[in-house]
Order: sequence, then C-alpha cells, then structure tokens
Amino acid sequence: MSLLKAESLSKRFASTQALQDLSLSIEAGSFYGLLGPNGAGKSTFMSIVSGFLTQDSGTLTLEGKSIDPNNIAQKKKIGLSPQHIALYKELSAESNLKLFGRLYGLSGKELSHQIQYALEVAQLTERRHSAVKEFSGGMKRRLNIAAALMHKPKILLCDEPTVGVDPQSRNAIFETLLQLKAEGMTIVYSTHYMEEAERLCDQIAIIDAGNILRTGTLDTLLQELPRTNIIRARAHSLDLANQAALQQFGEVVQDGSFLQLKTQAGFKLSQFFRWTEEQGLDAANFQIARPSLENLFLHLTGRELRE
Ligand SMILES: Nc1ncnc2c1ncn2[C@@H]1O[C@H](COP(=O)(O)OP(=O)(O)OP(=O)(O)O)[C@@H](O)[C@H]1O
Repeated sequence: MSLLKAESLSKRFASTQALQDLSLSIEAGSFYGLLGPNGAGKSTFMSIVSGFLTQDSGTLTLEGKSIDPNNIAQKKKIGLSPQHIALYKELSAESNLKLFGRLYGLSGKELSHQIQYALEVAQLTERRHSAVKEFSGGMKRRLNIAAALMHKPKILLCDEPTVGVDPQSRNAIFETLLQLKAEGMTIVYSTHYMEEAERLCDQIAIIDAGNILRTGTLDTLLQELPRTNIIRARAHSLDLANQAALQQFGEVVQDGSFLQLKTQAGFKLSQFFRWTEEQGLDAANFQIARPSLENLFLHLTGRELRE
C-alpha cells in the first residue's frame, strides 16, 4: 500500500525551480532512498511533506488523504530529522528530547517512556545528562534522529544524516535506521552518496533538478545501464604494444595514470583473460568496475553525482 504519494509536485524559490512535477509513491514499511546531487530538491521535498513549506502546485497524500499542515493528527504521523542539526546546544540530551516530546503534546509517563526509548535508539542513555555542545558530530546526529521519533511517527524523513559524521558513527546511524525499519517504520532517506543508497534502501529514486529521473530497486535500476564493461589498468603495467593491442576489445582512454577500456558489443571476459595470459600479463593488474548508481546517474544526466 502506498503510504506517501506525491503527484506533480512543484516548488519555486525566486529564480530557482526547486521541484518540477515531482511524482513518487512510497510503500509502507520500505526504506526509500532519494539519491541526488546537492541542490536536487531533496530537502525541499522533505520540508513540504513535513509542513514547513507549501508546494506551488501538485498533490501530496499520506494514507490516501491529502496532507494538510493544520491537521495535527496527521502531522504526528510524520517525523523529520533535518539536514541541519536542530537541537539546543546548551541543554542536555534528555532536556532536548523532553522539549520535542512536549511540542508534540506528550506528558507524564508517555513522555518519560518515549525519552527512554529515544535515548536507547540514539545510544545515548549513558550521556543523557550531558549538554549537546559536548557531543561529537555523530552523537548530535543520532540525537537529531531520535528527536524526530519522540511522537512515534509512522514515517521518518532523514535528510542527509551522515554529512560530517565519522565512519564509526555512520555505521551506528545505519544500524539504528535498519532497526527502525525492522520494527515496521517507513524511512525516507536522502543522500548524495550512492554507497549509502545501495547499502540501505530497498527502493531508490534518482532525483535531479527537482525531478525524479528513475525509481526502482538497485537491481532494476542497474539493468538500465548499457551492457559494457569498464576495465582499468595502470598504464605502466603494460608495454606500448600491449597498450595499443587493448583497442581490439573496445575504446581505450587515458584516465590519469590509468588506461580505461570501455568494451565493445560482443566482448567476452574469457577472451580478454585468454589474451592477457598469452601476453604473459598478470590478470591482477586489471580491475573490472562493477556497474553502480554513480554510472547510472552519469548515464542519465551526463554529470557526476558529486561534482
Ligand atoms: N529558501 C530557499 N530560498 C531560495 N532557494 C532555495 C531555498 N531552499 C532551497 N533553495 C534552492 O532550491 C534548490 C533545491 O534545494 P534543496 O535544498 O531542496 O536541495 P537538496 O537536494 O536537498 O540539496 P542539498 O543537499 O544541497 O540541500 C537549490 O537550488 C537551492 O539553492
């Protein structure tokens, strides 16, 4: 069942068209990735869903009902962990969570219970009394996510939660989000890191210039790539004759200290490795690039995901 649905959503800021006829449908229980470069419109989309911005045109529904920023019961079903940390630095982790809980009308036992739950999710129970200003970037990020969970939303919007976070904290964030998904929460995750979309998301929407270019699972998206292989080798690992001979397999271009071979139709890896063996070349010198969402973005737009 579609939990959140956008149809032809558009939003303009002065001269910038942030969203242009954006349509997507997010199933309940999915981990939905919004993958796109800076400025693609990811935050604008999340701000509209959470009622901080209003679209110029288009419709947005949650559980089949039009999203209305004045509908409090509906608002409670949506949690936003914004890209910029939205916490009070001088206050402790616990006081921050209390504040967010109260904003959503929680009190008494329910509030205490949710604070405990959110601290556990953020893995910050031990540090509940420390001021946020003493926290590392990763700890702040985890608390920023936990604050969005205080009112037990059905859908969590996570806007680039790993920007400026060390690898260990990044893994802690991934584990937390995967655990929330296992508990049945629907997660919308925006990122410009294709590795994150590939690792976490069961559905991925590729977004660029305010529009969705493609949606699908990782496998279905990658099937769109032309069936060429990219083989790379350090130029100095091949003598000039062999560098020239590479061209029998496809187009060869220099990429820094590497030669990059883009194989032609009918190419067979077995034939290629037979040739390397005949020439006495070490097969370990050749890297075969696996197709990735980065390649797909380049294929669709002619641009790199991170420029
Ligand atoms: N309040 C605003 N006023 C003017 N322009 C804005 C505003 N908010 C966003 N924009 C512009 O709208 C476009 C989409 O921005 P948005 O923040 O939604 O992108 P994003 O995909 O989240 O990227 P980023 O990771 O850089 O935030 C960008 O060109 C941005 O500069």
